[in-house]
Amino acid sequence: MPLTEDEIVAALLKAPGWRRDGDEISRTYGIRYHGGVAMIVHVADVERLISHHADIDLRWGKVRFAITTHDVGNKLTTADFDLARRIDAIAEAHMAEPLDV
Ligand SMILES: C[C@H](O)[C@H](O)[C@H]1CNC2=NC(N)=NC(=O)C2=N1
Repeated sequence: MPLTEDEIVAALLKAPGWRRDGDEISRTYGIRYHGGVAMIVHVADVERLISHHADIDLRWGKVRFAITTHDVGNKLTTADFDLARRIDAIAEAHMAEPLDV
């Protein structure tokens, strides 16, 4: 079920650091390239457990995670914000640095 606009606004308040662009949320972390690879593997393990997957963009020195729910026509759902919270925890464990972008 897609979230309503009010529900999205409330969910964003509980996901500081995540930016919203329409029906997608994203966050970029600074991390060395190989550390980014390790972090992505860790995120992918969790994604497999919860059946929800981010679009991941690894660059030199940074990695960006973008999340939306494809199954409901690329809209934001609670699953997106749940994954965002899990990615934040993994990022912290990998000492990735949240970036303002
Ligand atoms: C069957 C399976 O749960 C789905 O296809 C999942 C897999 N991962 C997914 N990830 C995301 N981000 N959106 C989805 O709609 C989605 N669907």
